[in-house]
Amino acid sequence: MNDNHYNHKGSRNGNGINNQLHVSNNNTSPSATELEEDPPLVKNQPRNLEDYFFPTHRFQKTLQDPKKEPLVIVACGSFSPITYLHLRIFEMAKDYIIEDSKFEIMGGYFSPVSDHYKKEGLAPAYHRVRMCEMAVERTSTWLMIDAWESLQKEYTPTAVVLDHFHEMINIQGGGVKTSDGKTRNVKIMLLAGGDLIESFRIPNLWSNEDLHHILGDFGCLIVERTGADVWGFLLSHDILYEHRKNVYVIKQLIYNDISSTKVRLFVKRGMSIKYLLPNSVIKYIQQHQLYLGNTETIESVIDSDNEVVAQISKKIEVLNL
Ligand SMILES: Nc1ncnc2c1ncn2[C@@H]1O[C@H](COP(=O)(O)OP(=O)(O)OP(=O)(O)O)[C@@H](O)[C@H]1O
Ligand SMILES: NC(=O)c1ccc[n+]([C@@H]2O[C@H](COP(=O)(O)O)[C@@H](O)[C@H]2O)c1
Repeated sequence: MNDNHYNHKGSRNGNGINNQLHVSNNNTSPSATELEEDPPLVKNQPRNLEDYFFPTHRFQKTLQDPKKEPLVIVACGSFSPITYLHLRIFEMAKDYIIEDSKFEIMGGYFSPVSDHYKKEGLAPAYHRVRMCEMAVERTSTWLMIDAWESLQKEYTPTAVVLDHFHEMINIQGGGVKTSDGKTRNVKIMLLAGGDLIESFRIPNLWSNEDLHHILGDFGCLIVERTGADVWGFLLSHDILYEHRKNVYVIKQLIYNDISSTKVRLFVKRGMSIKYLLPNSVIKYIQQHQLYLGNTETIESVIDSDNEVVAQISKKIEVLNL
């Protein structure tokens, strides 16, 4: 386990916050075509830890409404590859937060898992990071990719990843400013799909200590997923229920169940993946010949009724349980 676990003080790996490319974020999103015409003001994440910097080019440094709590949303996952579903869950969360009116979003981050997460079908971490960067750089005003987790020398539990965001944003970054010049700490919340939350019940996959830390000290936005009974699970899981005031369940008003596993399968079978993920990512997959020789078992992917069960059993294998 990473020795910085739960440490909210001091610096980690000497990573500084890079404020050079700050672009302010507001809630009126420009149209996709407007964004696509703009040259991306983005410095890509490096491929080694020594050159790592925390991306802040779309981080809103000033809280506009002092009655609201500043919030950063973090999604952890494989993103092999990133799809429109992964991008949509952030937009669903944003709509939910605006409607709920308790928080003001200061930024959103994808944190792709490292290669030490031994899951079938993972492209190398630097490819996954780059595909995530391409997916957002011309399409979003508030989403960023943080490569820190992907660059670690060992598998990093999600609780430690959230500690890293707290460290970068609140400790090293000094939080955000209010209009009267004061500073405020930013709340960090995990954004996850219903399947990820259901994996909490797998013995030894998540430690109770980590779950209390993630749900109690940070908080969680859960996007419901077809086949996953999030409300039922929330009721039945003791730790989730204990922290239910810090757990927000987001309804999918338009069901979207694009899965990376199926995208990998389509690539392997030479089928079209157009309109499932951004063109820039499709081009990247083709250029780097990703997923062509994948050997993952595919029977479970096709059986959509058993999808959640199949994903959970895959996760047990991933962490060698
Ligand atoms: N259909 C979905 N609805 C809601 N959330 C989802 C859905 N698919 C993935 N997610 C969420 O997106 C995050 C990243 O997931 P991940 O990278 O595992 O995507 P995936 O498409 O499920 O991948 P794979 O098929 O490789 O398991 C997780 O929190 C996951 O729960
Ligand atoms: N104990 C833990 O912190 C723990 C356990 C299982 C999965 N996870 C995370 O959940 C995410 C799951 O991603 P996938 O759905 O792609 O497997 C990954 O980011 C992984 O690191 C964390």
